[in-house]
Amino acid sequence: MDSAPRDALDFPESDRGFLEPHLPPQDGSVPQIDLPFTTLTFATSLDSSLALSPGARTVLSGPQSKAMTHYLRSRHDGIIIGVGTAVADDPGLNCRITGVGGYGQPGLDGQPRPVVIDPTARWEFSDDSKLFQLCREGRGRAPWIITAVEKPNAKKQALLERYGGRFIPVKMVRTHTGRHQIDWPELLLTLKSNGLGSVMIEGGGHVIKSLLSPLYMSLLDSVIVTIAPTWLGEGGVVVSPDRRFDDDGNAISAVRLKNVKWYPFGEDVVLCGQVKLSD
Ligand SMILES: NC(=O)C1=CN([C@@H]2O[C@H](COP(=O)(O)OP(=O)(O)OC[C@H]3O[C@@H](n4cnc5c(N)ncnc54)[C@H](O)[C@@H]3O)[C@@H](O)[C@H]2O)C=CC1
Ligand SMILES: Nc1nc(O)c(N)c(N[C@@H]2O[C@H](COP(=O)(O)O)[C@@H](O)[C@H]2O)n1
Repeated sequence: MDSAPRDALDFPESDRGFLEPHLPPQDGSVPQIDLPFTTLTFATSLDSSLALSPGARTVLSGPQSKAMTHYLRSRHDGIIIGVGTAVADDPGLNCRITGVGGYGQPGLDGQPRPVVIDPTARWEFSDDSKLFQLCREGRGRAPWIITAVEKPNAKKQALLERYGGRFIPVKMVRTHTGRHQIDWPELLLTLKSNGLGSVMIEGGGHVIKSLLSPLYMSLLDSVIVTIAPTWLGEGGVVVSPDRRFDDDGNAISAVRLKNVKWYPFGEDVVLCGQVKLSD
């Protein structure tokens, strides 16, 4: 076994069991459907914020739940984020658990494929972007960028392809409020047909809000949320789906989880559940 880099994380066997019912099956017994197993996972504050502001990389997870997120990454074939997160965080989006490819093992086994939703191809990545540094070091995969632009910038395309990434065109749909958004079923079908049997969606706020809409929430197989014991205060990137109303026009909860389990984890608590439309 190669020696693991200094930023390698340990996630002990004893902490893994509770997650198993909420993860893609390991024995390959994923139902023969065209969609990947899809997990929504993110870390939030007590006031439902993902970050202090849209441009701010904000640490919420404690060390144990951070290692858990990296274990989740090892258990999914892809990680989806929005371009807002790519621009704000310059994330690595690799898996740093000891024993995966690049962290004590040769190759890239256990390394998920980063997938960035960037409808207008506005992300100005370069050789210096963290993702590409990790590719050069053999510790992560190059991203796939999901876009509605037919001919993305040729220089960006060449750079992306040099590292083994690519732009993937996916059509947008117009919502009832007139917004353009990604056609989630088409995106997930496309990812599955390109070999991703499981994906975890990490955020940010816009991505999560659109997935928790009545149209798309049933695409989620599992929801795993880390709740950190902190209030970020006003001005944060808040997770708050659109309101729903009953037939009499009364507001009802937008989404309620079912089959819920709570696990204290260091100073955080991890909530696992499944999505259910509220009655
Ligand atoms: N605490 C956590 O676990 C996480 C925190 N974050 C934080 O969230 C913040 C970024 O969140 P946001 O600004 O909301 O950005 P975002 O990551 O949701 O990206 C927003 C952009 O992505 C595209 N996009 C997203 N959803 C789309 C859809 N359904 N259809 C079409 N295009 C779509 C659009 O171009 C949109 O402007 C950052 O500060 C980041 O640090 C991000 C991920 C996880
Ligand atoms: N699980 C979790 N906890 C936090 O406190 C976070 N801020 C995030 N953010 C997500 O992780 C990405 C950063 O990943 P790398 O460490 O650079 O690989 C960030 O972009 C968010 O998607 N997640």
